[in-house]
Amino acid sequence: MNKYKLLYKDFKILKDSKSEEIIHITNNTKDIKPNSIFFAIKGSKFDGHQFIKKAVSKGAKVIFISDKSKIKDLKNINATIVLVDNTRKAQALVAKKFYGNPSKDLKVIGITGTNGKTTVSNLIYQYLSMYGKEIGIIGTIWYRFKDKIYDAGRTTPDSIKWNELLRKMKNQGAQFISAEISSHAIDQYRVYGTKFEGGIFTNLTQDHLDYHKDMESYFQTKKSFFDYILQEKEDALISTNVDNYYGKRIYEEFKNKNIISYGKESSQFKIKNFETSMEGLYFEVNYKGKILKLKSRLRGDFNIYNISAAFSFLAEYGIDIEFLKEATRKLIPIKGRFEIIPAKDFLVVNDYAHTPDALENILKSLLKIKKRRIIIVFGAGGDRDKTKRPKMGSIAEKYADIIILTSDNPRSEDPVDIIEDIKTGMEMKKDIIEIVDREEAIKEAIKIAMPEDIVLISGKGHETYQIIGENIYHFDDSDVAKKYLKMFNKSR
Ligand SMILES: CC(=O)N[C@H]1[C@@H](OP(=O)(O)OP(=O)(O)OC[C@H]2O[C@@H](n3ccc(=O)[nH]c3=O)[C@H](O)[C@@H]2O)O[C@H](CO)[C@@H](O)[C@@H]1O[C@H](C)C(=O)N[C@@H](C)C(=O)N[C@H](CCC(=O)O)C(=O)O
Ligand SMILES: Nc1ncnc2c1ncn2[C@@H]1O[C@H](COP(=O)(O)OP(=O)(O)OP(=O)(O)O)[C@@H](O)[C@H]1O
Ligand SMILES: N[C@H](CCC[C@H](N)C(=O)O)C(=O)O
Ligand SMILES: [Mg+2]
Repeated sequence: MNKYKLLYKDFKILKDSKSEEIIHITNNTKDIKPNSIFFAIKGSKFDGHQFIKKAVSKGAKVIFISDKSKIKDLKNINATIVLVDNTRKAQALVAKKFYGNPSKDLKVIGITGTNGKTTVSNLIYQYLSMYGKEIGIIGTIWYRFKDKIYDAGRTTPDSIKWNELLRKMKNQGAQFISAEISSHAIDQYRVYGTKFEGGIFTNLTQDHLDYHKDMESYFQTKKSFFDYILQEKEDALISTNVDNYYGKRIYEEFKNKNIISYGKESSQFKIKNFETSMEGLYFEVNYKGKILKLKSRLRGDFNIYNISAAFSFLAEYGIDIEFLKEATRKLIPIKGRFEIIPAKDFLVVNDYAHTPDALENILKSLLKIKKRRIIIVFGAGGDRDKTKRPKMGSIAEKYADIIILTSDNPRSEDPVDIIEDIKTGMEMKKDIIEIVDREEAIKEAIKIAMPEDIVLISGKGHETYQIIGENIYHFDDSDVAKKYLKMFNKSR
C-alpha cells in the first residue's frame, strides 16, 4: 500500500496513479516539492481547486479535493485524486499522521476566548517553566521552545504547521505546550485531531463578527473547541471565567465534566478583595476552603482574571498551590500589555487593546490611577470586523479626555474610511484630533502630554510592523514613543 493511504483512510480515491512515497504535505502551490500531497482548499480569497494543475506540474503526487464538480477537469492528470467532505479536516488528520501524532506524547493546554489568550498562555508558560517543566508556546507573539523561535504568522498556525511545530518541540524535549486557540483556528480545523490536557475559556466579547456573523455563532465555535477536546480525552480539564455571560454558559454546558470555574461569582475559585495600583495587583482567592493572598507585578484589573485563569487551571491540574502562590509574585508582565514606557512626569502605556471590551478594560484601569487627563491614540484594523469601530470610538470618548484617531493596520482599506467608521460612534464633544500617520499621531500625543497626564497608545502592543495595503513596514509603538519622548526631552 502506498504511504499516503496509511496517512488518511477515510476517503475515496478517485484516481490512483501509483504514486511514490510522500515526503511533503502542503495546501499552497508556492510550497510544493516533488512527491507532495496538495490539499485543494476553498478559502476566503482563493479556491485551491484552481491550482491543482500547477501543483501537479510542480511535483504533487496526491491531491485532496472536496469539490466533486472539478473531477471531470482532472481526468488526464498524473496524480492520485482523493475526494473528501472537508479538506481542512482531512488535512489536519493527515498532518497528525505525517508528523507521527505528536500530541500523543505531549501535554497540550489550549487557551481560547476573545481577550487574554496571549497573556494566559504566557502565564501558563511562566508558571510551568518555574516549576521545572520543559514547555513550548504557540501564540500571537511567537512560536517558541527554549531559545528556538519559529516564524509566527497567525495566532494559531494551520494544521500542517501546527503538527510540525508540536513534533519539533517534542523532539527537542518539550513536555508541555501552551497554545492560543483562535476562533478562526477552531472553525478551520487547525488543531483538529490533537489531544489536549485541557482548555481555558477567558471571556467572549465582540470581535471577528466579519467572520462569525453574530455573537451566538462566535460562541458556538468557541464552545466546539471544548466538545472536541473532550472527545479526544474524556477527562480533559476545563477552566472558565464565570463573571462573563458566555463563560457561565461554558460552565453550564460542561458542569458534569472535569471543570473549574473562576471569578467573583465562582464558588470554586472565588476572587475577592482586590486592589490594583501602579505597583501591581493584590487579590484574594477562596479555593478549596483556603484563602490565597496573591500578589503580582502585572498591572490592570483584567490581569486578575488572567492570573486566575492560569492559576485555577494549574492548581486543579495538580500543581502545588504554595508553589503557584509564590510563583505569582515572580510573574513577568507581557510585552505590549499594559506596558509602561518610561516618561519624565507623566505615564505612557502601550496596550494591545483592539476590541471594544479590551479598550474599555484598559481605560477603566487607567481611570483609577488618573490624576489629570487621559490622551488616547488608536485606530482599528482594516479587513476586520467593522462593527467594532464605532463601539471603540464611543468607549474612547467616554473615558479619555483627548482622542487622537489614527491608523492601526489598515491592510487593504483606506485608513481615512476606518477613522470615519470609528467617528460614527462618537458624539464628537471631546477634543478629537485626526492624524492618519501613526508615527505622527504618537508624536503629537507625546508633545501635548503634560505632567500627570496618561498617554495610552492602543491596538498594536507587541507588533513590530504596520500593514498598509500589501506592504508590511517596520513599526513599533513603544520604540516610536521612546523616540519622541527623547526628542521632546520627556524621557526618564
Ligand atoms: C480568514 C482566514 O483565517 N484565512 C486564513 C486561511 O486562508 P484561506 O483558507 O481563506 O486561504 P485563501 O487565501 O483563500 O487560499 C485558499 C487556498 O489556496 C491556496 N493558494 C492560494 C494562492 C496561491 O497562489 N496558491 C495556493 O495554493 C492557499 O494556500 C489556500 O490553501 O488560511 C490561511 C493559511 O492557513 C491563512 O493564512 C489565512 O489567514 C489570513 C491571512 C488571516 O488574516 N487570518 C486571520 C483573520 C486569522 O486567522 N486570525 C486568527 C487570530 C484571531 C485572534 O486571535 O483574534 C489567527 O489565528 O491568527
Ligand atoms: N481577561 C481579559 N479581559 C478583558 N480584556 C483583556 C483581558 N486580558 C487582556 N485584555 C485586553 O486585551 C488586550 C489583548 O490581550 P491578549 O493579547 O492577552 O489577548 P488575546 O486574546 O491574545 O488577543 P488576540 O485575539 O489578538 O490574540 C490586552 O492588551 C488588554 O487590553
Ligand atoms: N488577532 C487579531 C489581532 C488584531 C490586532 C490589530 N492590531 C489589527 O491589526 O487589527 C486579528 O488578527 O484580528
Ligand atoms: Mg493573542
